[in-house]
Amino acid sequence: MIGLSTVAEVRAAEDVLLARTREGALMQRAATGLATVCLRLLGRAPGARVTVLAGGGNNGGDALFAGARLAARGARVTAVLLAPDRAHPAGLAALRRAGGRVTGPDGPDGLDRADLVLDGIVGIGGRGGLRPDAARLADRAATGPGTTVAVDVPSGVDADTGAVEGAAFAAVHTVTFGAVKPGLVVGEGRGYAGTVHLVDIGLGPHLAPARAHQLTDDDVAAHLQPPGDVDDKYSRGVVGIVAGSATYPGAGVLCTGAALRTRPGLVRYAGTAAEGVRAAWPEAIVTAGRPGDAGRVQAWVVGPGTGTDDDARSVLAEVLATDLPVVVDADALTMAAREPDLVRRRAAPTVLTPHDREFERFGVAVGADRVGSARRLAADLGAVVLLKGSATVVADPGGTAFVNGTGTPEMATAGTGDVLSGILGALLATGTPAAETAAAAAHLHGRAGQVAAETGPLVAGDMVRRLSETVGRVRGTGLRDSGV
Ligand SMILES: NC(=O)C1=CN([C@@H]2O[C@H](COP(=O)(O)OP(=O)(O)OC[C@H]3O[C@@H](n4cnc5c(N)ncnc54)[C@H](OP(=O)(O)O)[C@@H]3O)[C@@H](O)[C@H]2O)[C@@H](O)CC1
Ligand SMILES: [K+]
Repeated sequence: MIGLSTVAEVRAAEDVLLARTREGALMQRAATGLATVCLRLLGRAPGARVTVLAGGGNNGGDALFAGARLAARGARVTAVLLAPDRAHPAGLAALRRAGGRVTGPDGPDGLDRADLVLDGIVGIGGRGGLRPDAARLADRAATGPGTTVAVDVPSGVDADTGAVEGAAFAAVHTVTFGAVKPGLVVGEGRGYAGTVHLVDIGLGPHLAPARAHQLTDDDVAAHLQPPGDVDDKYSRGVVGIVAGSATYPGAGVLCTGAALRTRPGLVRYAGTAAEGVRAAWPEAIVTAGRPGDAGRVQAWVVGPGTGTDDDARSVLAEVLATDLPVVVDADALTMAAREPDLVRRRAAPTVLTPHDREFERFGVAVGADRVGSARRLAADLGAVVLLKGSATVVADPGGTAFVNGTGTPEMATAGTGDVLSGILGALLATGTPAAETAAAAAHLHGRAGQVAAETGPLVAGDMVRRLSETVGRVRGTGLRDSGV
């Protein structure tokens, strides 16, 4: 599990470490790690053109020291000082000693010929959108030829939330120090950070336990263990699915198929899409009756494509009245938003899976702080909230959160949400803790999308078809962890 640490947590750990190390030692560790990544990206330093954008704080100091190291290896380095009178004195002296050139914000910055651009404009000390000089340079870097590398955080991105107010530096790589900050992997910030490289500067032992995490393939593999010798089809948890309708059976077919392919123990289906589901999945136990007619299950999924009429409402109420974990998705979210007490009064785990518009039905817009918003709704309803997005966020009522790192934009197509709820129900039926299980489901879902998109555009059914293979590949960690 990768811990995501807030600026306050990083600052607190830094304070302890700074008091125990010689002055400037941490910045040297940061700059060494940064220069190492840059050298790897450049391939060879001699003759390479590097532009360093340096603000007036320690972030600029990191960038200047790294620029000095690259210049010492033969790179042609130009440092552009955004606040010339406040540039980090030791960093600037090191750069000059190594033969680097120095200019102001309006000087010859070399951005139109650079091989690599280092963004040391502002790091975790940044406030608000970039100022005009910084915004102009960030824009030129984005359209220029150089590989863009952000130092610690892409300037203009809120390190805690990923919010971007106005302009920000669009990085292809971000080299971050001590801990991954949430803003690099969630919200708009994710798109500006690119590939995240974590440099260890010794903060680890001093960091408070993270309250937000990103799962890796190894973490998710633990949720996907193959059955043991003593398991039978009932012993690993049975999931019940209420999805789709007689007129639109598709959601029921996709959701049931995803559950079967995730954990082919036993999947029961109850609802009006029974005929279509039975035809598509003879492996499922299907009834056209109510949830109570389906037989024993250990978790329910309710809502995809069920509609919101009185019958659907009464089925939702029946499922929520059980003492079993329930995934509330799609149409069931619309109904639950009208009657949130149906969720609040539950003792067993409930997982709500809204996208932004469904989230808003609960009374507040998601806004730029996606983790904060998911945490607040989770606390309000006493439920796990899985907020879908390009980086899906999961939050539990106690404030523990997960940010998903898998997936592909190709997944923005009809029916992929039904696949997620089927995966989630199948995993929840095993009885593992709801929030981490929801995060594992989002991770596997994203991997299934990546696998299905390997050969071209995908439809949701492709994800179901490739799901068994995806489970196998995640178990074997045959896929690379994305992002960090
Ligand atoms: N502590 C340590 O030992 C270590 C710290 N480390 C590094 O230090 C970084 C934190 O450094 P920091 O605290 O000096 O703040 P920093 O991010 O440079 O920002 C302040 C500067 O930005 C400016 N500025 C602000 N907002 C702006 C905007 N919107 N648009 C434009 N400019 C803006 C602000 O200007 P001012 O408001 O003062 O006019 C000031 O000049 C951290 O991210 C990591 O890289 C590592 O070396 C590890 C060891
Ligand atoms: K930066």
